Amino acid sequence: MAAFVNWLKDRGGYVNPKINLFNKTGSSGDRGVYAEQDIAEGEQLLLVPVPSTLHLDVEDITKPGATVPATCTAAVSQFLQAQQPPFSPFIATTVMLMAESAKGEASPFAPYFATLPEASDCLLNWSEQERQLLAGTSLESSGRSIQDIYEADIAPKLAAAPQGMFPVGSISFEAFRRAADMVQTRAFHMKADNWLTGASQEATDELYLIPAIDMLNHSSRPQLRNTSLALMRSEAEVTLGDGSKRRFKDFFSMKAERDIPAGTQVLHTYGDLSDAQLLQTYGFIDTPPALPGAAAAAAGKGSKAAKSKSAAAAAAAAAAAAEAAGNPHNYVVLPLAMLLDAASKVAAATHLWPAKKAKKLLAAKLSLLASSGLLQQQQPQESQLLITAAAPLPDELLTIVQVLLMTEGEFKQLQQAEQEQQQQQQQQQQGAQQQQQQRLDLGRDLLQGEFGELVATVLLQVAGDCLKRLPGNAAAAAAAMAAAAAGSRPWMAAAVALGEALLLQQLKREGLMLMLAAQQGGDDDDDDSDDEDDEDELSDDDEDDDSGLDGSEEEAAEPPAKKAKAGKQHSSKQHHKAAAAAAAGTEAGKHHKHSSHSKHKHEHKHKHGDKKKAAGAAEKKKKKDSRPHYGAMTGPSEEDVWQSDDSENVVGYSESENEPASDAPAAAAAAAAAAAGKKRGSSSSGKRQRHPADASGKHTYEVGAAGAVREVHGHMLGPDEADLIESDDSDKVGYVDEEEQPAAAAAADGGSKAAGSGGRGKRSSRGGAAAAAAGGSKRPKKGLGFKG
Ligand SMILES: C[S@@+](CC[C@H](N)C(=O)[O-])C[C@H]1O[C@@H](n2cnc3c(N)ncnc32)[C@H](O)[C@@H]1O
Repeated sequence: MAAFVNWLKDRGGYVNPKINLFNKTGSSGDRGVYAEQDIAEGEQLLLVPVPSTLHLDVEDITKPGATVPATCTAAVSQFLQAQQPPFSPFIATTVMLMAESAKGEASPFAPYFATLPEASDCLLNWSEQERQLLAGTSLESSGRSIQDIYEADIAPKLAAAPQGMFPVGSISFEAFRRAADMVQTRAFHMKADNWLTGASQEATDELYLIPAIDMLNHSSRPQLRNTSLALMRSEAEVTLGDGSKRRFKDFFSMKAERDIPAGTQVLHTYGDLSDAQLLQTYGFIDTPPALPGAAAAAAGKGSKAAKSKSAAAAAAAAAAAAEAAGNPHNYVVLPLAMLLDAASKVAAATHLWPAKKAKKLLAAKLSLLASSGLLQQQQPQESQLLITAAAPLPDELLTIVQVLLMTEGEFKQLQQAEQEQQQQQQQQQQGAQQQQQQRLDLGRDLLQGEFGELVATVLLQVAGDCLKRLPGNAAAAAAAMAAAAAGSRPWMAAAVALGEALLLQQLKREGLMLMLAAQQGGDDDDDDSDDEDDEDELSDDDEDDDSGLDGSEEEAAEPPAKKAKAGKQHSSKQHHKAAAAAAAGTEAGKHHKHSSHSKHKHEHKHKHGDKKKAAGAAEKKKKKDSRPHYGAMTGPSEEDVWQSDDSENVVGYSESENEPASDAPAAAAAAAAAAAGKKRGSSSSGKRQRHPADASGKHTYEVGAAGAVREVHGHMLGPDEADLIESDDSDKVGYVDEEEQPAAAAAADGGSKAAGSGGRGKRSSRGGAAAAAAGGSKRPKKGLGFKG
């Protein structure tokens, strides 16, 4: 410890003497940083000069002739630059670390390497047998093992490395895996941005291994986190823990974000990550779902406390209940294919349209859903939807199911309305700098009577199908968790399965509630003759539509079931009526509208209104809680990191998007950024989060003394087979896309780095990057992460 701290000091760093970086007295017995004396809010905890980090600039490894980065020898740099296609930053950093650490005491980083643990529990280190424990969860393995990848793709390249880059005998799978493990569990991701314009460069994540700061553990609980982190590029005077002042330049700065009493763990956040993401990337879970009995007890206590009207008791009970519910960032990936399967079964069973029309109608629906922002643009059928605790039945999912179940006539009306809407929008937005895609949002007004029942049936079917993928139901997962030693790999695997099972049960409950509401709402249908009229309107529509569906098909589209069953016809008609009205923009259809990230989004006259409000409140809270964090890199699919730039296509997530933290430092950062005339990069884009992992990765961090804003990201970085290995080519992975370079590329502030950042273009997609956004066409059905 002392040798390491001295090393850092000698290199111009600072470690507040009130903290112990290597405390082992944490409840888990693992290492953690602890306060040994009281620390005041705002106090400087750590300062690490950038040259003391292990870091590769993306350009340095992709552009032949680029200057050799300070922490990369010429041999390593040239080797990396010679790779075609280039290595991904993950692999490049791993190779650099492998080469540097192999030098042993000869490396200037030797004191840092001495602080690194031997191994973590992240999935890179799980055996095939252990991986089986995750079958059916989002972490199910479906790819090559890390060893296969290494042997086939990495080892041959390392064997061709220039002499002297690796000491003799230092190249092995074990050495590679250990380096990859360290990069996976400890590296920080930063989004490089254009320092002049503030525009975020989506293509340019950079990885940093930051000595000392990488000793901090993560907490999923905002109330336990007590630090903030910033990268300061400009020179700044810093007040140290003892009140003295020193000037620093180009450094990472960690401060106490609140008072930290002696004996408290100093914690940061790696991002708003699900259990699966935490396990995959870091090898731990810190808010496991409580076993069902405990959850019920907590809920019971909560209601009693609420009745007792004691604010403190109620707050404590609410906290206990929240804890029992587990990680609020958990999510389940729902492949659209499963939804299509369930919808087509329901449609066939109820004869919603003749079988011969099914294919064409479906294609038209998928196309509309894609153009309306609900599915990915390319290969919409490969979209994946997210079910989260905050939104177990997201509006987007509900709209998709409704569209899928519309009869041909209904759909045509909608299609027409959509086209008009989009045209209008285009006209309005012409010349506007940033076009906002409007999402179709059908709300819940149509979900009464038979149509509501059909929608509910599809949701129940899908939830059931997803649950069947898990090794057992929630009870089985809970039993497996109870039987395993807390913190062990079987325990963590069971916790992930339980968390996902609980979410699916929530979806199921939503389906049941929808069913009940539909059955109640279906009875108060109104005037038959009106319905008849509307029905007529729908069936005789349109001579010249471009729906892709011809007129004869429309006639045949009249659901035979409706014709046959006069009694049931009622509610279906009501649905037709509302759809038609909405499509035509009439009064009756005014709740059947578009979502445009606007305040009017949730305008539902509906029994679920309160529930939705509650979900909205939860979402707001989530936003508030998601403070700037420094995530050591994380993650499931490397695609998430490099490719999924089309965040619009994520379904089932909120538009909470990248808000600066509500806390004072971030607000100050925002103000300073504004004062410096700089935008907050992608944080201001107004895009939706594409993925909970991304939620973690989109926090703006800091403002340098001169207002240089950069973002620090904690990204999922989960080698997805080929992606783990290499980055294909620049236009797929998103390194440099010369054509798309912003004009103001050669930014000045921050010196060469700023210019470098500014020079990078926006990434383009890999075989459907849009797909990746919605969960990813590349991402296997259930797999989110390293597939080895
Ligand atoms: C960036 S390092 C943090 C420092 C680490 N504890 C050490 O001793 O080197 C990340 C690793 O710390 C551990 N870790 C971080 N937060 C944790 C938590 N809340 N619970 C358990 N382990 C945690 C995991 O092993 C993870 O892979």
